Amino acid sequence: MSDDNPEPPRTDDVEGETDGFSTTLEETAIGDEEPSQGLFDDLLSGEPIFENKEVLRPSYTPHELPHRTDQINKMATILVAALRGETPSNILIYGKTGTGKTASAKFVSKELESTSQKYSVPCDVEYINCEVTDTQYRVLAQLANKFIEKNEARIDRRVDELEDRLADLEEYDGADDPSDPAERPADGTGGTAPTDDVSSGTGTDPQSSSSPVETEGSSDELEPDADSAHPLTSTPFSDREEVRARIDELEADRESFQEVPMTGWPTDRVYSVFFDAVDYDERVVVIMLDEIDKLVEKSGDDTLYNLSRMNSELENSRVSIIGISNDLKFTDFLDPRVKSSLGEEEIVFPPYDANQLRDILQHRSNVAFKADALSDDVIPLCAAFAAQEHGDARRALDLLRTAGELAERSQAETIVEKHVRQAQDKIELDRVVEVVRTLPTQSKLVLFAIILLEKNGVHSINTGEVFNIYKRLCEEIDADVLTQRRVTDLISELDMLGIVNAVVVSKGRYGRTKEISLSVPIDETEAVLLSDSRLSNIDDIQPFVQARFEN
Ligand SMILES: Nc1ncnc2c1ncn2[C@@H]1O[C@H](COP(=O)(O)OP(=O)(O)OP(=O)(O)O)[C@@H](O)[C@H]1O
Repeated sequence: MSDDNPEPPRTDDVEGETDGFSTTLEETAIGDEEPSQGLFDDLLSGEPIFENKEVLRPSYTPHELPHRTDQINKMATILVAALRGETPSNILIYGKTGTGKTASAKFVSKELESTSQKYSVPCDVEYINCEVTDTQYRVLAQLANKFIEKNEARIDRRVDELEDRLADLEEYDGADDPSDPAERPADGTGGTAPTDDVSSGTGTDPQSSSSPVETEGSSDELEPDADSAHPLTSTPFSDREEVRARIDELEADRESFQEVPMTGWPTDRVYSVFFDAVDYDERVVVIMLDEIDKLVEKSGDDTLYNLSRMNSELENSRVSIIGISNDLKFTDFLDPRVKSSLGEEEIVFPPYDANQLRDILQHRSNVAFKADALSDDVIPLCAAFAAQEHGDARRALDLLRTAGELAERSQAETIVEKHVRQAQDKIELDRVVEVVRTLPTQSKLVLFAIILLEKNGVHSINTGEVFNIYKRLCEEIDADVLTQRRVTDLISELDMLGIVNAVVVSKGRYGRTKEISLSVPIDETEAVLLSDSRLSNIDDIQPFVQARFEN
């Protein structure tokens, strides 16, 4: 990029087309004669390391999932039933965070939906993240509205097809003698079921075939058999009046759908709208409930109970559930009936080891980075760090992306080991900052007391010392003072979060005490605490701590 003579913005191609716009551009070009000061030029001049950074982000769904073939095949073996018009067993998927559960389940459902379209087998997959949608009302409302939307789209498609058929009839009648409906070739298809308007009688008997069933839904099923055939051949309609009546019926159905508001209705009404929306059409519905444990934790197992007993009441459709969880114990809280129905099939996603993580990173890095942007030790190191955690692919990918960003920021040409180590520290610090920022005020005060003690050179801090400083901090900001016992509990919680390290040491005949030390970087943690408006009111901390030591 040349930095001496930047080209002015081109105005000629917009001139005369949009007056206001071209004036603005011209004014900018003429009035803003100062050339840019190169703020971005330096940054742009560095050879970019990334080819496509997006593929390293959590939102990206990979097309390939190395080391998950067994799990993916098992899911597919269970779900193939949907393509045969049967109800697949419910599936529970377990595994620790970052083991590819969501990515694999989404991959399989995408394949399922596209295969169902290929063979014109109606099958819908709906994904819900129960961390976000965490009550029965919200889950049912979201599902109801999704299915209403799908039903509306299907109705629109069918109405269009029927109207095309009416137009064909017009043309046919114009060209030939008006056909006597009675003379229309009989094809034996029925004419009463609500979805029969697109049954084509293609000759496939769903029951007799183990290949995908042929049912309604695809637009070409309304195509006449041959150019010369009567447009109503192979349809359940005898004449245009019947076609018109069916269009009216479909439009009335469309009108009758009522979207569920996000709050305010009794739950049984929401359930009944959801039920009707699912049962409107013949199809297999797969409902994927990610983080299903969060739903059970927040609002019990009613939703799962209702979803799992639906099949006995549905007339046209069938529902199957895929639950995804990283908490192996959540089924202990389920009603035994729900537990056995939900866990018909269980698939476990084990943590990745360092070699597997290496493969995963290698696959992604081929697309994410420019050639030669990575030194040889980068991927093994990212994999090793993430394997130490608990075999978390998300962490491994985050490390690689962050290392790349740090290298890019320092205008390095390649990512080297140093960048990975810096990335590891940065991610850890970001985690600490987030945990500390979201602590309750009382825990923040306890942590602040520990920081003040450490900053004043006190090592092997004991609970009594923390409690004394904590009390003074509470007085300073007018907060309630908890008992020493509660403060001891809060210290244990900070220990569990990895913010402090509290070990019980025996003092011989003086009994046992806790020795507390900080496990996180002191300055950054203090800065996060002081960014809390309540704690930032504590002025002039040093003398006040000194005073405590002098007492
Ligand atoms: N085998 C794999 N190949 C490629 N990428 C993978 C693989 N496994 C996981 N990933 C990637 O790792 C990240 C985390 O995966 P995913 O969200 O599927 O994990 P999860 O098991 O559902 O975790 P959580 O329980 O925290 O939701 C995603 O970016 C995903 O694309």
